Amino acid sequence: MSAIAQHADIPGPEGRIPVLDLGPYLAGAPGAREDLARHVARSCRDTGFLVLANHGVPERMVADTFAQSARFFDLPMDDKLALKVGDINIGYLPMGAQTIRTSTVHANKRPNRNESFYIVRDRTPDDPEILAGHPMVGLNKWPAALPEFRAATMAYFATMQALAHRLLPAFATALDLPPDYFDRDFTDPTCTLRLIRYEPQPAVDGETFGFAPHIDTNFTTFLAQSRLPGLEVRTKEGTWIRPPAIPGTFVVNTAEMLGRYSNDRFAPTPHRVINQANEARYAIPFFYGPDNEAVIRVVPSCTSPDDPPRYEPLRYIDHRMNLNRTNFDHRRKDAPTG
Ligand SMILES: O=C(O)CCC(=O)C(=O)O
Ligand SMILES: [Fe+2]
Repeated sequence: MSAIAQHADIPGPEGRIPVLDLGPYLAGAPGAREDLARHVARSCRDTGFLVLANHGVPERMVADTFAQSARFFDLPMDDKLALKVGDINIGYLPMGAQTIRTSTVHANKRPNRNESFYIVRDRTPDDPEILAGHPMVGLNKWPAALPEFRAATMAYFATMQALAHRLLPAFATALDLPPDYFDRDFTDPTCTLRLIRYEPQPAVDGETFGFAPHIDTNFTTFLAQSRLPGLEVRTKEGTWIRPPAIPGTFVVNTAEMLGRYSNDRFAPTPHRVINQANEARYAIPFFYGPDNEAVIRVVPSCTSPDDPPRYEPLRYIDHRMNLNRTNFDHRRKDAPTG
């Protein structure tokens, strides 16, 4: 396998974010995992972003999810507010309800200029964790006015979960670990599909963002290419670049838990969104994370007497519960101070 040649129209340093052909890996070709892992390791040590081509996700599924998302956000505000998020992020998050307070690269104070809809694993009311009142598990909220919304988004969710799982051995190999190393922490992975609509923001003032600079807090994130540009990635030198915008590919980025497992070898990269177009921009990020009960520990290949673990073991659910309070304005009354 080799990196696909860089698309001619892409701004930013040539080839900085590689475009990788997943075909041979998914087909189980000899040596393909090691080959993919080498490319993954290189870009995870650099920008933490890569672009995947030939990933096997049907184009139709991506298109349907974008289409249902647009229809959802076009619903009357009362219909959307009827599905408003509660104690956890499931359902509709109105414009202005999320303010990133966790960034180390930007002292942000303003709310993100987007509205969102969160979808999680589709459980039934008799699910054992629902019955047990698990604090971070809940039922999806579905828009009654859109009969195809649930099937389309859940088909996409299942396909993306399978793809994220298929890539675990490539990330393990990239960290010099046995290919099945991460499997035990992803038996019941914590996944979220977030539909996002960004309002147009033709004037850039350096303070207002569709999505302020942040890192993702899960393990890996999969972004189907949005039709409009807007996503920017911060390089180690502090410049902002755009990932190759090749239709039909996925932008994948590493997130905080992969950073912790790898003792910062694959540290998560700040990114932001500014929608300078004159129309709404849509994104459908799929967030893949470990089991709630997984304890994230620095992996053996990423620590040595000279490089001790920088992180204590962390139960993923504890991390999620803490975050759930920090960036969402309606829950901050209970937020820890300091
Ligand atoms: O809209 C995008 O392209 C990226 C969204 C994002 O970074 C996020 O939801 O964490
Ligand atoms: Fe993000």
